[in-house]
Formats: sequence, structure tokens, C-alpha cells
Amino acid sequence: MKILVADKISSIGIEYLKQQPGFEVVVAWEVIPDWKASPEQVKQLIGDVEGVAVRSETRISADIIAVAPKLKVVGRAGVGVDNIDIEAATERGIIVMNTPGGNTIATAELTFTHMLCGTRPIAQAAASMKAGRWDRKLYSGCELNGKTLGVCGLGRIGAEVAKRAIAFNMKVLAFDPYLTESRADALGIKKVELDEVLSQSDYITVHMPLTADTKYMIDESAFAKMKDGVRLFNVARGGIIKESALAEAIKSGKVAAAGLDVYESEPLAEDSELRGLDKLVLTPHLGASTKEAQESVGVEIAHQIAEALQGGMVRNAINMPSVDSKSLEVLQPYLTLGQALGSFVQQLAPPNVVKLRITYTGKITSLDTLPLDRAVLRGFMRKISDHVNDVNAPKKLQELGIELETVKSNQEAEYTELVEVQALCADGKTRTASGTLFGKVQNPRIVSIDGHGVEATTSGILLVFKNKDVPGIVGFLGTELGKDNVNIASMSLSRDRGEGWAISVFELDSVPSEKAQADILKHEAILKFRIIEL
Ligand SMILES: NC(=O)C1=CN([C@@H]2O[C@H](COP(=O)(O)OP(=O)(O)OC[C@H]3O[C@@H](n4cnc5c(N)ncnc54)[C@H](O)[C@@H]3O)[C@@H](O)[C@H]2O)C=CC1
Ligand SMILES: O=C(O)C(=O)COP(=O)(O)O
Repeated sequence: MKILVADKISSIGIEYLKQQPGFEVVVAWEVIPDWKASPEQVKQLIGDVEGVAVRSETRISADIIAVAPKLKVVGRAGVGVDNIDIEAATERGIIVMNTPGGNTIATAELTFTHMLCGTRPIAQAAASMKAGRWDRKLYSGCELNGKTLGVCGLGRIGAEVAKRAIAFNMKVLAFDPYLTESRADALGIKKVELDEVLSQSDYITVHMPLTADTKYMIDESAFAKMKDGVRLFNVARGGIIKESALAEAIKSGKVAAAGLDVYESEPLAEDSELRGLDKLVLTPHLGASTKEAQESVGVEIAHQIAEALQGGMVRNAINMPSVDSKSLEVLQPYLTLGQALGSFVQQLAPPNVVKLRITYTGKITSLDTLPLDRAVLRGFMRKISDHVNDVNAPKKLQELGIELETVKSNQEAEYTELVEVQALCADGKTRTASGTLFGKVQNPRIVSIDGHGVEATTSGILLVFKNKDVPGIVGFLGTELGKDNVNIASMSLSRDRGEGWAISVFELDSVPSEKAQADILKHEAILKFRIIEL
């Protein structure tokens, strides 16, 4: 398996990948000496690669994905994945993973450094000293003590910045729609709306991803709401603060000081007007550039990529549910059951399914069932679409126009836990299969088909049929299958005395020939049957 290291990650991480049996590691800058991670260069190396490790420089666009037919994993040694086309990767079933947390402290500390530089003009004073001057009057500053800091985006980095601000005796306001009051209380900060952050803060710092909601969140109209002499910082993503509006606000004197680490377009253009603004301190996307952070994220991503490609655990995936090893052990039999039920129902139902409903009942409802949903979908799509995996299964289902509904039910059931998969068809009919885990070994079994109790395996070949409840059916089938040299491994019969018919499942060792299937259907008591391959 070929792994491409496209951006400079920790050498310990690269070594780890090289040590993995069966891995061939291509270190981009060793192969192409003037490596700039341009699309042309990336295309030269990515053609036969199964895993790629990147930071923020290499763009994994839809075009790149299109020329990387073997690509299975994109590992981002860091947080932001805006350089990766997640939609295109998901469509292709490529796992995109990052390493949240590894560079939190480094980035929080750089933010604080920027805040301090915006408080005491260290960068400007240092430059003047280097230029041979001694300008004591020019470079006086102010104090953080007693000031109000507004934090937009109170996630990992925002929270660390807030803690440091509190240590400097600042009051902290936070705007983050996803922040709970209890977390705000625990951090000793006040959760407010964006307008309050804008109007009440002496310092404003942003720590969110760049999304449609956050793009230009700080634009001309936001600056108009701010105090005169406000100080602004962006160590998150270029474009959250609109650069042209910031430049105007600095020039007009509205903004007393500002610091940027990230830009709308990177690298920042040589002739960008931002470079000429004295009150603005610029750093070239250095948030995560500490020895500690790079070692942490580089080693972590190497481990994650290796594990995912070696068929182990998938951690920190952006486009599929992640499961840790302990949970995976618990979930494994359920995943087998879920995939089997999904596949079973798809093969049982006609092709006009419009909705898939997964219902969890009993003990299982206490687990994180998201990975199970994916297993059901993967099973359902198995015979419909090529290359379906946990990454792209929901997208593929959506493309087929099939809606997904998942329900956690607290209703009494015959089993202590039950997974039910129901296909709702365009004509209003439904086809349903349920399953549970049997015994201490947690053996997955199908226990009901369309509401009729059966007991069937979750692997192999099943003959499912509906018949009139008359004598001789089992003998007839035994004879017909025997003539076709098909062995019956087990059978489960379920009859409905009231209606006079039965649903039965035979587990077979091989698929009966078309002739044998036609002969079986000739029996007037066999109403319909399906061969289901699990
Ligand atoms: N300059 C650099 O080198 C680095 C930059 N970053 C960037 O810093 C940012 C934050 O990273 P983390 O704290 O690790 O992420 P995180 O996911 O822990 O925090 C992001 C926070 O933003 C909030 N948020 C999302 N949408 C929002 C909205 N519309 N309005 C307000 N809040 C919103 C979320 O609720 C979350 O609490 C990311 O953009 C990341 O890419 C991260 C590391 C290094
Ligand atoms: O982790 C992030 O989001 C970053 O922006 C860090 O970027 P980098 O890995 O230093 O290119």
C-alpha cells in the first residue's frame, strides 16, 4: 500500500508509517525537490496512492480525487479540513480524518501572543530597534487587565483562550450557538449573542471553522457595532473577518490593533494591502507550528491512517461515525446483525423502496447507534451500488431517493433488544426484518420476517418462502432441492393458523439452479419465494 506524505508532518509520524509492514511511503519533497504541493505536482504522485497525509497546504480537490482511484484515506494532521473536498471524498467512499485537540494549546497560545502584541506593540517596537532606533514614546500600550474579551466560537481553542484571558483578569463573553449554559458557567464566562460580543468587547477573537454561516461574520456592519478602539484577532480561518472591512476599520481608527494568522487566500499576496498596515500584526499561518503540536498531530495522523488502512479502527473521521476500540468490541456483533438485516430487507423488498426505517428497541438503545445505522445502510446498498462503505452509504441512499428514519423505541418487545429494519415501498406496502443477539456469545440472528417469528442465520444463502399451510411442503422442497444437489443446512417455519399460510426460511449450502427454482414455484401451495444471499 502506498502512502503519500504531501505536507511536512513530524518525522516520527513518517517513520511510523515506514515501519508498517506492506506500506510504501512516498515523501513528496524527497521525490520532487521543489515541492510546492501544486495540483500538478500532487497529480504526479497520487495516482496509485491509498492514503495521503496533509496539513493545510495540499489541496485534495475533486480533481485530485478523480485521478486517485485507489485513495481510501485522507489524513489531516491538524483540525481544519477546508483544503479537502469532503463531498467528493464522501461520494467516493474515501475516509477523511483529522486530529482534533493535538494543536489546541499551540493555537490558543499563538492567539494569546497576538492579543498581547495588540496590547503592547512588541512587533513594531522590535522592528524599530532592529532598524537602529530608540522610540520610547511611540510604543506605549495598554493592559489586558479588566478588559472584556469576546470569543466567537467557544470550542477547544476558544475555551483555552478564554481560560488564559480569565487568568489575565479579563471578563469573557462568548458567542457560540452550540455552547451550553452549563459549560459557559463551568468556564466562568458569559454566553451572549453575537451583537453583544460586538458591542461590549474591547478585544474580539474568532475560533470557528469557515462555513457559510461564519464567512464574513465580521464585515462592515459588524465593525459598525463595535466600540471605538476595539482590538481584533483571527487565528482560525481567513474570511471569518472580512479583510477589506478590517483594513478600512484600521485605517479609519475604529480598530486600535489587530492580529491575523490566517488569510482569505494563502499564501498572502506579496502586495496585499494588509502588509502595509502598521497596527496589524501578521503571522504566516503559524497557529499549529510548535514542536509539541506538530509531534502530536503528526504521530497521531500516522497512527490513524495506518489503522484505517490495516482494517482496524477508524478514529476522528469527518465523514463517518468514529468508534473507539472498546466500543467497537461491544458493537461488532450488532454491526454484523445490522448489515445482514439491511441486505435481507433490500433483497426481500421490491425495487420501489422510498423509505428505510431502522428501529432500535431495548438494551441497544443505550449505545451510540450511528455506526449501526451505517452498517444497515451498507447492507441495504450492498447489491445495489458498487463501492459502498460506511463513508458514502447515506449519500448513496439519498441519491436513490430513499429517505432514512431511525427510531429508538422504549416499547416492550419479545427480546431484550431488537433491531428492526423496515422498507416502506411507493405503493404503501412494507417489508420488515428484525434481529437480535443470542446467548453469551452474542450470536446475531434474524428473528422475524414481516412480523412472523423465524430463526435464521445472518450469513449464507437463505430460501425465504410463503406457502399455504398444508402438509407435504417441507418434503416437496427437500426432494426438489435434493434433485438439484442443494443441501439444506437448517429450516425455520412460522405459520399463521388464522390465515392458513406460513413464512419459512431454509438455510441452503448453495443457490438452487433456475430450473429448480421454477419447479418449486410450480407447486400450487408455494405462493412466492426469494433467494437471499447474505
Ligand atoms: N491558525 C492555525 O494554525 C490553526 C487554526 N485552527 C482553526 O481554529 C478553528 C477552531 O478550532 P477548534 O477550536 O479546534 O475547533 P472546535 O470544533 O473545537 O471549535 C469550533 C467552535 O466553533 C463553533 N461554531 C461553529 N459554527 C459557529 C457559528 N456559526 N457561530 C459561532 N460559533 C460557531 C462550534 O460550536 C465550536 O464550539 C478552526 O477553524 C481550525 O481550523 C486550528 C488549529 C490551528
Ligand atoms: O489545524 C489547523 O486547522 C491548522 O490550520 C493548522 O494548519 P497547519 O497544519 O499548520 O498547516
